[in-house]
Amino acid sequence: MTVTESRLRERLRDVEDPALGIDIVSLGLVTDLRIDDGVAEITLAFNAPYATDEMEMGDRIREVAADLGLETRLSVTVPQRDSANPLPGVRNVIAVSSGKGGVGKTTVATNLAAGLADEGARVGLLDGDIYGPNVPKMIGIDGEPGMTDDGSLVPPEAYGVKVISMAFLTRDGDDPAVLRGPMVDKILIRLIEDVEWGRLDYLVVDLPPGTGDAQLTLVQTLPVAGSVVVTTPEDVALDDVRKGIEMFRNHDTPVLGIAENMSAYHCPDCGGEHALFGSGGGREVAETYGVPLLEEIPMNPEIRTRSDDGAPVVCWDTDASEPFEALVESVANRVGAVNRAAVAGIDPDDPDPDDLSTPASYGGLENEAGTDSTTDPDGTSAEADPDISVDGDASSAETTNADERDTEDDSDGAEPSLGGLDVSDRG
Ligand SMILES: Nc1ncnc2c1ncn2[C@@H]1O[C@H](COP(=O)(O)OP(=O)(O)OP(=O)(O)O)[C@@H](O)[C@H]1O
Repeated sequence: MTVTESRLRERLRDVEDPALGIDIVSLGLVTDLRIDDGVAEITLAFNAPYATDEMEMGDRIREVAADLGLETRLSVTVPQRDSANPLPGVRNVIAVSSGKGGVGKTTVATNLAAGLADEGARVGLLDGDIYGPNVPKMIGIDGEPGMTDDGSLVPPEAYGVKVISMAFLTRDGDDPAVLRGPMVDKILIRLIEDVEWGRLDYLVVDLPPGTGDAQLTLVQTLPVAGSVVVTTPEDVALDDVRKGIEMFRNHDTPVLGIAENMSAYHCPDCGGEHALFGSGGGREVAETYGVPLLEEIPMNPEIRTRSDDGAPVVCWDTDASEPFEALVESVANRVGAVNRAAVAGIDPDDPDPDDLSTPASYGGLENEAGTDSTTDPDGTSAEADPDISVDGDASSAETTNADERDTEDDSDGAEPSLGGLDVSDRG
């Protein structure tokens, strides 16, 4: 019996979004669906490459199609966030912030970037911490950025991460502490706009601590997908965290969640856990604001020594790397959830099916012939969008992990990365 597109669409209602608890058809995540010669060609509004939730949903979709005797070919559409986006080739900007200095924000940003790259994602890391730009040291970059003919900076790479830092621009003896506000803004905007990032799945931004002008400039200039707020469990840090969360919310930037750092120290001598900076504070603030506690990262001297050596601990297979691996997974999943909730028009922190803005027939799915299929969540098809496709330079966006990427990721950069969604037909 021939399987119709409407039958397949109905069966895809069995695939539930694990973060939002609603099926993918009702959420409007299936933006195109057609069946051609026994192959189900399904386009998804997924935008968090290597997020395990999205990879698992891809597997579920293939199972459903296989039950109907179909092979599957998946592709993704990338929503355009904003027409004035200064970084059209960047799919997700993740801001890493903290209420105060010294809580491990740069450690978290560096390990997050290196961990995402380790999974196979194309990643950039922008060190926006003007007054303490430590990223190059922590990720082991000695080199300087290159320069294109038109004066754009070409970021050096380490651990598969393209890095741009304030440190590159202030090596000639400038004391960044004496820079005035407007100068800081100008430098930050140059660091954002005049860089050959190529195509990135994630750009991690290490913000300066606090909630001052520099943070605002970054949040207002960049299309931030969401922010990770880093804190220690102690009260002073937590008070500052509250101000940080409010700053993001006031600027319509989703808070991805809280990363509590230096949570406890596991003493190798006595075997006990010591809560040097108190305990439970990150969870408390996460509950108060209704956002996830992304991870609790214990105090561990190896984290510091690896950072001092310029070797992010997440890239080493040790006990100390585990919380960062878990953080990478929860951040990618949360970016995905926030993006998918935006497609559906619902609140990612309180997903209510009654709030769904997208009709279930979204994306032409009501059209049996499947001809009306080019619409994406914002009315543009990523594949057809000249802002998303990139020129030959895009090949420089490839990291050392390129061989792990999906097979549909065109070498000329015309297709958005499917980020771990194994696109091979498994019928
Ligand atoms: N979980 C941890 N266990 C042990 N040491 C840590 C941990 N997290 C961070 N550190 C160490 O703490 C110090 C401060 O970390 P980091 O520079 O990341 O903080 P920060 O919040 O970015 O500071 P600032 O913004 O003031 O520069 C570093 O030496 C770092 O290696």
